[in-house]
Amino acid sequence: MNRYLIKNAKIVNEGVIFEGDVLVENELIVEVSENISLKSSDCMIIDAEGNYLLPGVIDDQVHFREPGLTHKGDIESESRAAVAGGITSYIEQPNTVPNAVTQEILEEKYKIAAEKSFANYSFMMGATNDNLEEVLKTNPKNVAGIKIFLGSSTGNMLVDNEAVLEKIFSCTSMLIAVHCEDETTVKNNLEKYKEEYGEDVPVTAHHLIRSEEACYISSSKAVALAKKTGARLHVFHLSTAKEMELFTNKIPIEDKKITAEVCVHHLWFTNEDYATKGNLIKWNPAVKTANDRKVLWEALNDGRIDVIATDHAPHTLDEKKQKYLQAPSGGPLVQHALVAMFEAHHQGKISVEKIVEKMCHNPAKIFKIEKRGFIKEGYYADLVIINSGLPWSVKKENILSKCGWSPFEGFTFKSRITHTFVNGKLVYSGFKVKDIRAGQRMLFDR
Ligand SMILES: O=C1C[C@@H](C(=O)O)NC(=O)N1
Repeated sequence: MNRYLIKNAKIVNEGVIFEGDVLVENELIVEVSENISLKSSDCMIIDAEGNYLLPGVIDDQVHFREPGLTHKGDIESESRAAVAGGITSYIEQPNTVPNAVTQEILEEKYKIAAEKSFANYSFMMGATNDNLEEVLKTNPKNVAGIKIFLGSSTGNMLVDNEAVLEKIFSCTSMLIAVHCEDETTVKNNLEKYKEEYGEDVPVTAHHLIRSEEACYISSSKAVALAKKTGARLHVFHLSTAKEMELFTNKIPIEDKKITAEVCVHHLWFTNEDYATKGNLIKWNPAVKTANDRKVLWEALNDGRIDVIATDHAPHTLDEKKQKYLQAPSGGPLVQHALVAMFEAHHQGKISVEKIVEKMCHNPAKIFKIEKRGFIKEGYYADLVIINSGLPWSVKKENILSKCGWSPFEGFTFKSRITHTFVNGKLVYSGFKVKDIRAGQRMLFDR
């Protein structure tokens, strides 16, 4: 029998931290208590004294590039990096090639993940201007939700037909996740910069092209449409202070019909970092000003923002080294997101309990994921042990994403993940990912 006893951990769950033990049998957590006594002949004992034990992170927005863009990353390589980073479940986005806009393509992605994924997985059904019928065929038990690009990004998926948009919002009971940037505003801004700079627009203009206004116009439109139609809306990767007006902390998350996500890069970088990092921190939406970042932290802590995700979106270094206008947006983050948030904890920006709420509990609640996201008896044993006093530096040789670079390269994190369990299997220990593809298709309680 697969049996692990994790002892003396600082267990972080549902707003409290308590010292105790967790017993894992096969794929489940079977006991959580102050003291569990078992002989080492009966189980593998891991002494986690002084270390935190968290539920595995559920990352609700990743781009793992398979099929079609596997020179940037693939389900195997990126899910391997994810488990090294404490992410045990992920929701992958539809801008692969072909775009995941039919039931058949979705099932193809599920098949690949079943064979190759180190972490648990689900996918989003992509909406376009002309696949409404396919979208409406989607079984809510089958996918995480419907993804709509209201602004185009990698892959140029876009729904800009207002009538189609309203139909999707009115006709599906599934969660709709949106990428919000107003196309017209972005295009107009870009034209202005091109008039001035020609083909040499500098990356320092990225947040002025993909501007606050572009974000606000688009996200306020999505929120208004959700209010009008009663749709269940989740707004991805919010990046501006102004957008925070659109969200509330007056409703418990279980009752919210409109929820909000922020990504690690928008909490970490600002436009001032373009000078040193260049296109490596070119994301859509763009990282904005120091004030935007400050207000995002406030909204995260006061409950207007519900989830921290990565928007992990690898591109090769050669692609990123092109001029600003050609370089694609996105970067790899799954391996470093959790330790980056622990770094923010060390800086006094967030408590460990809140990290767990935003990275583990809330994604499980929002997507109604069955038996994951908590350390509870009867739940899947997706678990992470993290030592908050074990510094390590991000270097080329310890980056696991296929693209081989990280926006954190050279940074020394104070915290280090020592163990990751996926469905009761110890997939990461001794700072190595074992060749155990323990990921399962996530199920939904809907
Ligand atoms: O929404 C997205 C998509 C992503 C990608 O490259 O797939 N890159 C981004 O910067 N934002």
